[in-house]
Amino acid sequence: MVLSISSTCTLEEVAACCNAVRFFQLCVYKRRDITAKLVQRAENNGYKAIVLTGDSPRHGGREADIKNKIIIPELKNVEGLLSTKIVADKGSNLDALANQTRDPSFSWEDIGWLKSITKLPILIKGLLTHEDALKALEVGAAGIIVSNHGGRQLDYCPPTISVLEEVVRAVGGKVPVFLDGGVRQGTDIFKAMALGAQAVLVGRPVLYGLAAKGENGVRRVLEMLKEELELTMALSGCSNVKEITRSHVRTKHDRQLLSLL
Ligand SMILES: Cc1cc2nc3c(=O)[nH]c(=O)nc-3n(C[C@H](O)[C@H](O)[C@H](O)COP(=O)(O)O)c2cc1C
Repeated sequence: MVLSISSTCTLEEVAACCNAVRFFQLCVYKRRDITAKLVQRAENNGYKAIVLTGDSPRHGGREADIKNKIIIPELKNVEGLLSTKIVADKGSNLDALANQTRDPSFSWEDIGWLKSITKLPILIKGLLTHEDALKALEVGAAGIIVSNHGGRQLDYCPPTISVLEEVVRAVGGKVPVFLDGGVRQGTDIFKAMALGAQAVLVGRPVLYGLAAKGENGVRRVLEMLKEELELTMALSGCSNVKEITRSHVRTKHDRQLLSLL
């Protein structure tokens, strides 16, 4: 699992009750000392990788949040480190907080700094192009998460499944490529794996499960995805995930090529 920096429990609390493989998602604050402290705490508490969110130099224009005057719960991980009591003049407290605290200037060159403060592998989340994938390799990313932030940052970003193969080809197997965004059924996982993703991540499905039936709802969502993936594999002639290949799916591009034959 990937724990968000904005989680409502501290990373220590989650580590104490969850022995699954855990990664820690990081947005870089203007206060580098606080960012460094969080990375250190993740490392000390057995998190296995840092997932650096690369698509949020600024907070997206979330109109519903502005209209509803969203006020976010306390950010437990930065309690006592960073004041989250920010007055929002345009309605969204989340927007104001993100834009006031996060470092919008953080760029490719700064990944060297992040690497200098941790031994953990760094995965970069939020890439959608082969150019950025090559840059990520250049700066030493240990993995790439093809993501458009669940469509929450910028309208008209492409669906992640449509750009996955471009990234996979650019990476050429040098590091694992993961995908998130719109994974709702086992068939979505199967398609992503056929196009070269090592694994997928889910955001909203577990939140929906949580809202509907609490902890059991989350468990059920994960079980359903697993059952549906197994069924899709069985019906596609795959007895293990290694047998899911590129030839199991046909993209729009494939169809265009076939029509030329
Ligand atoms: C309520 C909510 C909060 C999120 N917060 C973060 C965050 O703090 N950092 C981050 O990198 N992504 C965040 N995301 C995006 C997810 O990590 C993920 O990229 C996205 O939800 C995947 O799409 P899906 O919801 O269709 O599965 C958030 C998504 C949701 C729905």
